[in-house]
Amino acid sequence: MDNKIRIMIVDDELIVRESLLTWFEKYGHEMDTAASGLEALEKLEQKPFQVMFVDIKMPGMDGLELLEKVKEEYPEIMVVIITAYGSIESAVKAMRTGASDYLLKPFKPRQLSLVMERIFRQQKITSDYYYLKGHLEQITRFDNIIGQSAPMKKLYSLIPEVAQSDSSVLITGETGTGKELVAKAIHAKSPRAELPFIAINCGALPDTLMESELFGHKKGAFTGATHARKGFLEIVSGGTLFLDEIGDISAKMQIDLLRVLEDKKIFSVGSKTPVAVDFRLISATRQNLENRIMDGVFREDFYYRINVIKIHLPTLRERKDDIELLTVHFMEKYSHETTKHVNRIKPDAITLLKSYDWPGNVRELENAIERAVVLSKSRTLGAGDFSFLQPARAAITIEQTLKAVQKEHILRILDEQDWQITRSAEILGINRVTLHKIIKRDNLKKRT
Ligand SMILES: Nc1ncnc2c1ncn2[C@@H]1O[C@H](COP(=O)(O)OP(=O)(O)OP(=O)(O)O)[C@@H](O)[C@H]1O
Repeated sequence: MDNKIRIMIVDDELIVRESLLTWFEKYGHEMDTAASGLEALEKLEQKPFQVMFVDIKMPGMDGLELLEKVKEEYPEIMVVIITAYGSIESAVKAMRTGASDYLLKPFKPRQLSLVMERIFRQQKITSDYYYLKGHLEQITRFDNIIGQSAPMKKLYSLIPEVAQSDSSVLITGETGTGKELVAKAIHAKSPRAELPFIAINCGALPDTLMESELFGHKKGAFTGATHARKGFLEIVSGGTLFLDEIGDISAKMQIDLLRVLEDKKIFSVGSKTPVAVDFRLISATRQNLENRIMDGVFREDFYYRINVIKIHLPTLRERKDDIELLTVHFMEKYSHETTKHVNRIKPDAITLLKSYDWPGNVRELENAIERAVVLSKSRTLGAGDFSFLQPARAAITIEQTLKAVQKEHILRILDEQDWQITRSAEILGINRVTLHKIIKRDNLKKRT
């Protein structure tokens, strides 16, 4: 018996609990005991067990009832029923309910060894099953991208193809839909995989900083440039450059980058000597760049350069079938990180998660699961663990006036953008001043 496992003994008789405990501890197993069915269920909520020895005759909840509950909530736990000679019918009943084996009282160490040998054999079969299931799960994911809905399957077949070409890629989709994840997957499958992947968030950098970050600068090029610095366009040397929020870059930066894409060389700030550069460009945006071209804030020629291949990522609302798969994935991830073993979810919680409209998409779902796992007092998440989610926004009905729909839409964008006026105005295609006026006129307030 080399395998060390976690075993719980459930028996109302102290002597049985202690004798089994002593016997198992000799083999180094991690043990726990419970004197009643209720105590056993409480302990199961706290940590996982692989095997339980359960006495049939106990006051209150008897062993059969406990067995039924365990099999319903924790089907993977192997339960060995302990029963007295003469009550063989209950042993048969227990086996039908899903017990793995039974032990007749009074038992000898030899019988216990035999039971454990059988348990380990069954466990091997189960772990082979999970290994195969893991293989199957590989089919429902691509690298770290999870999902088996139709648009995701299409994406999985597209990524390797796109990865083989060297054309510029534009990934569009709402915030949190996985644009960066997809960019990384394309890089990882491309011939440039061994070279750097550098991600820059264009929305977070002011223009001058962005220029020196991308192009680098000579010593003394500007106040504070105490030494020369290479830009990311040079550092990426042969790899992939990911420009996130490309819709946010200035007109000047669009011209500069367009020139780089055409000439494949750069001049660092303050330098007159060109440096050859080689990189593959992947950009991403939440915005509608065609609208921004029409508004005259995005260059059409630059747009065609960055948009040779376009990949649009669906919102989570459009692939609700993936919510359960993603939820289980994030529960495993955060259970592992927090070592809390919160690895079950009740159907009412799944229903709730599917009814929510996820304006922040997968990122919001991931954060919600992390929060629920961290705060959970038990191993099972229920609908109550997600009470912090706002109720799904009401769907538009035909009775609503255009004004009401407009108000709801503006509020929604504001909430999604955390009331950042500039960003929200850009998404809405109006200027900041107009948005301020509407907020004041309609008395719009942050929804919590
Ligand atoms: N299909 C997916 N499977 C697993 N995790 C995902 C998936 N999509 C997104 N995520 C996770 O959600 C988070 C947000 O993803 P990512 O940063 O790629 O989104 P994004 O579209 O680039 O967001 P933004 O537009 O706000 O920059 C990350 O933690 C990512 O791992």
